[in-house]
Amino acid sequence: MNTNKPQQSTIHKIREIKLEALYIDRDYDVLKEIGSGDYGKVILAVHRDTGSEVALKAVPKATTPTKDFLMEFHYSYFLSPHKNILDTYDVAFETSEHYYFAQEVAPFGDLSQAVERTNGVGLNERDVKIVVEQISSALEFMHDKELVHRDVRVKSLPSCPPEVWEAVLLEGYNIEVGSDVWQLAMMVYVCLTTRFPWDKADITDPRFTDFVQWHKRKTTRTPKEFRVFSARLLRLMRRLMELKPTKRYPVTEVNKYLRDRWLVQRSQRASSVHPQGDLNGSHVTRSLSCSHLVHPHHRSDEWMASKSKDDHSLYTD
Ligand SMILES: Nc1ncnc2c1ncn2[C@@H]1O[C@H](COP(=O)(O)OP(=O)(O)OP(=O)(O)O)[C@@H](O)[C@H]1O
Repeated sequence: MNTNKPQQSTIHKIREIKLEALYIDRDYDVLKEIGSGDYGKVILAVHRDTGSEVALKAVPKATTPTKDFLMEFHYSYFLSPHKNILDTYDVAFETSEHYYFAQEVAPFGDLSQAVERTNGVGLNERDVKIVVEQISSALEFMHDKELVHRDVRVKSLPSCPPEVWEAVLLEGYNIEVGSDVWQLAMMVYVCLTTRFPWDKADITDPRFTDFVQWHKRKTTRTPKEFRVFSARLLRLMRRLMELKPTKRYPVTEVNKYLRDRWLVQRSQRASSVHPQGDLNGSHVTRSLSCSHLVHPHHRSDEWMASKSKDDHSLYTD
């Protein structure tokens, strides 16, 4: 039975909600700010009536159109049933300055903090595989619903795929699933090494050019930055980091490699995903935030431009 169609039409129908006006201090005990992003901040708070601890996502009204806030809330809420995506509760309101919605608290923070705790060593391979499996499953769930995350990253560093850097030059870019796939590969890279392989995925960056030469099989020399990886992980990287976004494998490709060794040398790394020691799946499981998901038919921000970039690709097969 094909249940896809009704579900998809429901998920893309943004709910129209009349936001309740609140004085936040009346209903919540605000504990502390636990994060901030480009668009707003995240507050740890306890709902007085229920005693529940929540993460309140706050965006300033002055810079956020109501429809953008409602769209983010809507998609976060409708993606919540996936076990690897943080629950967004059916709670949204406004104060005089901000729009808010409430989300489950991720108690151990985000992946970048886990990577930072390794002090430059990198996460242990087993943990990276658990995280990657969880994230690829969540991304598959989104991609099936014609949604792209667009911001799968460990740090706010340049994990963008080459078509984005080209787009900056040519001012045209079509957000695609392939962008998430590239970023997933970069996430694996950063988790294992704590750094990026290049400054910019662009032909002006010699380290990226080395990668392109290797990827196009113009040289058999593995790029220096990738030599710590096993042949199997290199094969996976090749597939996820196809230069043409449309040729990239689906995110689920990672599942075929989870039983392989990823690092050339056996990892001596301690688990850092879970600060108390070994990884406890359930905590990381629910750490994918959906704050940057974008429906291809709702392209509203400046990062997205009107026309497809594929036609202008600098890369040939
Ligand atoms: N539900 C949550 N539980 C615990 N911490 C959270 C939660 N949501 C977000 N955070 C923390 O707040 C930070 C900012 O989150 P937010 O979703 O606003 O933006 P972002 O996607 O990380 O960044 P940006 O908006 O700049 O791209 C996160 O990096 C994380 O550390």
